Amino acid sequence: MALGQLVNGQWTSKRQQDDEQGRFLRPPTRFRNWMTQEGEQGFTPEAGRYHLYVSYACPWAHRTLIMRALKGLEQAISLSVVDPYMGVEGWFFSEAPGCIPDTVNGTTYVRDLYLKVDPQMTGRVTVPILWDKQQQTIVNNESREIIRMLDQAFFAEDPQRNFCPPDLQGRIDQTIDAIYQPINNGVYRAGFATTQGAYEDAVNELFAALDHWESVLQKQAYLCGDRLTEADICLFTTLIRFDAVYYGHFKCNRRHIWDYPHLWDYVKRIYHHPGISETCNFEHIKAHYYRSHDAINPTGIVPVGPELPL
Ligand SMILES: N[C@@H](CCC(=O)N[C@@H](CS)C(=O)NCC(=O)O)C(=O)O
Repeated sequence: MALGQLVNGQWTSKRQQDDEQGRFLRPPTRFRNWMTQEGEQGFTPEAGRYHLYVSYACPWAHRTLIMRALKGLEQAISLSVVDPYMGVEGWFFSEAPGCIPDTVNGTTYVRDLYLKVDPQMTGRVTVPILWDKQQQTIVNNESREIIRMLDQAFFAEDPQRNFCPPDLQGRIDQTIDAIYQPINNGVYRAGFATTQGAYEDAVNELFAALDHWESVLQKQAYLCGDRLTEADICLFTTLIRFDAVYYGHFKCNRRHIWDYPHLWDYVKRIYHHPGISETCNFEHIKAHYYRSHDAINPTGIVPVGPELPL
């Protein structure tokens, strides 16, 4: 598996990512500062101050792209998009179609951003990254927290642009918790399992959770009721990749999402919400998964289909 990491500031191109039972392990992310109006931690919302480093392939980074679009922050928060291929050197910037180089720090490898902040860093080099151009540091690299802080820090008083209204926050947080392990991380637990048992456990939990949310969406348009919230952003970025990559590449193939009438209507509803389809890049999604995980797909051949009935 071409998954490396930093160890005491040195890049190593291999890492262990399963436990003794063959279960996929996902270590927590490291940079967890908060941007707030009061700026308790030195990060206040300001147009032009922050930069997002993302991959179009990555479901976690995709959450932040969607929030940036829904809030209308494209001019206020600048963007870099990595090459979809993550090889032995980890994420890097290139001139490939759809990519945007690092215009802020001029790096070639994403790991150099982490090393700029901590030259002795040990840990994974992940996207998304919310970067502060003023303090030249990483504010946060946890998608769920980045979308919450952008949501609260910019235009929160506009009900049309608030995706975590105070009366729904408890429910939104519970929902994001509930979908994380079986669905968002579940597809990875299935795909990166190295034993039959670990794989089957992950797939069984995944489809039990999908069945549950299918029944919820029979009664309401969105996970927390009748309006689009952060919880929907968190689920959508996994579901939009499901039939294109998780079904085949990660062997999550009990059913397609398009076989679930309510889940598929829900995916289409969100996909066609203004601003969202532009954040979905299936070329990068398919190229990343099928080319980067050489233990799962050693030939690196990227399938032609499917044609998604979106
Ligand atoms: N918990 C993080 C996960 C981020 C993450 O794992 N991103 C993947 C891309 S899909 C990554 O950069 N992986 C590189 C690696 O694990 O080395 C979040 O939600 O932001």
